[in-house]
Amino acid sequence: MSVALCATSHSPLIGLHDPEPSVRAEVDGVLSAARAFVADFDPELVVVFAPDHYNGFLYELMPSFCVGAAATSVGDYGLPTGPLDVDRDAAQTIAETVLAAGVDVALSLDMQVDHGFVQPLTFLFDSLTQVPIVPIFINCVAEPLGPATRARHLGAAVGTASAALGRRVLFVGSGGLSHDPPVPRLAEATPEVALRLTHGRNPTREQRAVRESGTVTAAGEFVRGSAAYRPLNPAWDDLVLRSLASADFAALDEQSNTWFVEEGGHSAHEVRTWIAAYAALAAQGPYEVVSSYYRAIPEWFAGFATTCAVPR
Ligand SMILES: O=C(O)CCc1cccc(O)c1O
Ligand SMILES: [Fe+2]
Repeated sequence: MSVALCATSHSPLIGLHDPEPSVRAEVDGVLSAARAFVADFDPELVVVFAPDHYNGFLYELMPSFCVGAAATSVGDYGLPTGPLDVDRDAAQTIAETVLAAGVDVALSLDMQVDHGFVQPLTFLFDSLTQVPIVPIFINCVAEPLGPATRARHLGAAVGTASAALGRRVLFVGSGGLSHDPPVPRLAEATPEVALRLTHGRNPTREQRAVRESGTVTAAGEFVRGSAAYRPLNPAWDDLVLRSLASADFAALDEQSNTWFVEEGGHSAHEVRTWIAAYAALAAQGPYEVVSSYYRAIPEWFAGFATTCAVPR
């Protein structure tokens, strides 16, 4: 048994609203290196911790955490659509072990996933079905949220459960770091938006196109300095990367939810996926970050980071 980690930001604006070519090329190089790291590790199972953006998880029923025993990509933002190759037995075992450890994960036999799960898979693999996966949803947008420290508990329990599988397991975290893109919030929602956040599964192509072009328009406004969105925060992003690299989880997950929003914007809660993935790795002992990239990329609405880590 052995483990490795790759944690990366995602952004649906990649390819739709790119920064200057030199920056795009720099990130492509980083993602190619991450892909090579993964190919070299040759995982037999990929455990992906990722958020959702009101595509697969809506207020009709919003768990804090959910293990998928089967999952399908909705194909938002032009990403691949269709089933993932979920290892159902591994998902079941992980869910049972994590529940036994006292972390209340939900289980889905028919999970829908969006760019949060799918984009890192496209970064690291040739297809959505190249390697069996266990997708683990972490609610990072739909308030109320539990404390970030629960993500550490989840990750630690998943790490222990994964070790018992006796396979080479890659842990993936997806999201962050600081960013405040236009994801609707229930507290400020019009009745129409509240309805969509509750029952808006499977929008029409037209509805999806309107929403996605709205994200592109908003990113343009953000680049031009719109005050409607919180700024990226490279200093905070650096704190996140340093804390995780040194396994100082408490520096992040003992902070309040308000701290995350004030420092990093509403979607900074996606750092919970990094906390969970790093905690899963830490469950196997001390670790070392072997590559770490960061750049604030306003065109992508993201403090964009990609890191790879292995046991020490
Ligand atoms: O909810 C949506 O459709 C857009 C979400 C979104 C936008 C920009 C950067 C991101 O990382 C992100 O997740
Ligand atoms: Fe996101």
